[in-house]
Amino acid sequence: MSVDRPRPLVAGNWKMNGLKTSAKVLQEVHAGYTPGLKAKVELAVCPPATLIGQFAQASVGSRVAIGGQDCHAKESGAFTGDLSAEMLADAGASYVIVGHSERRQYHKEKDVDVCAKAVAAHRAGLTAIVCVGETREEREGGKTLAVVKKQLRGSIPVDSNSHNLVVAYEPVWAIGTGLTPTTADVAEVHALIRDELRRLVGKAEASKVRILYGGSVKPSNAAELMAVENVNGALVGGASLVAADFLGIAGAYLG
Ligand SMILES: O=C[C@H](O)COP(=O)(O)O
Repeated sequence: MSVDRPRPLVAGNWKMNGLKTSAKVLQEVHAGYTPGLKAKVELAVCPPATLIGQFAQASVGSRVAIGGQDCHAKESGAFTGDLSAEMLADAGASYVIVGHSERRQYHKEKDVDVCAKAVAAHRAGLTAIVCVGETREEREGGKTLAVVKKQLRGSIPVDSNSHNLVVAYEPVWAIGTGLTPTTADVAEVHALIRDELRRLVGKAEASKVRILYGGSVKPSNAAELMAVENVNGALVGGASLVAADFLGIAGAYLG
């Protein structure tokens, strides 16, 4: 691994899974986050909002970061059921996922909405994990690169830098399906993302922005995926619910 590659990040997106009793999974992650692993990779856990405060308190001193899965663009107001980035930060989060394909699909979020949420994340001092990725139809139609480029241009705020932005490439068809793109396909999209970042945040910052791959990452395929050029970690769904699997994925960085 070359010395100027950004420090990798393996982030677990628990989605709508987890109760107070799931603290034991977090404890297992803490226990397995050995000094050797800490030296190689950053870990973040993004539980449902109900657990952020509890998980953040439990993670003090562990170096496991806590993140939200979404935020509202506004700081406060009459938005029943929503959470602001400031609330996530207040609860102890340091990351927030924005523009996940499940938000884009089920909540009809567009790039402009995702961008506003990333702006909110930055306003609150959070690092935004901005998700992009094509559907199966778009891939089969040869539109992957165009779709990802459009999403990046529409979703990444102008004030982004390597500290407040992480990009996650998640092909929608690979999420929760057990399917993954070939390493050549991942390399092609991640190279495009790096190129676009140069345009959007400048060359120096672009080289330091972490670009995660997400979609059916598991311990058995992590090493291969994490070795791809311009892949600087993973956004993990299902496998992040089991501490041994999550740690097994991070362990790909132990070499
Ligand atoms: O945010 C995570 C992704 O949607 C990936 O989910 P998955 O690892 O269950 O495929």
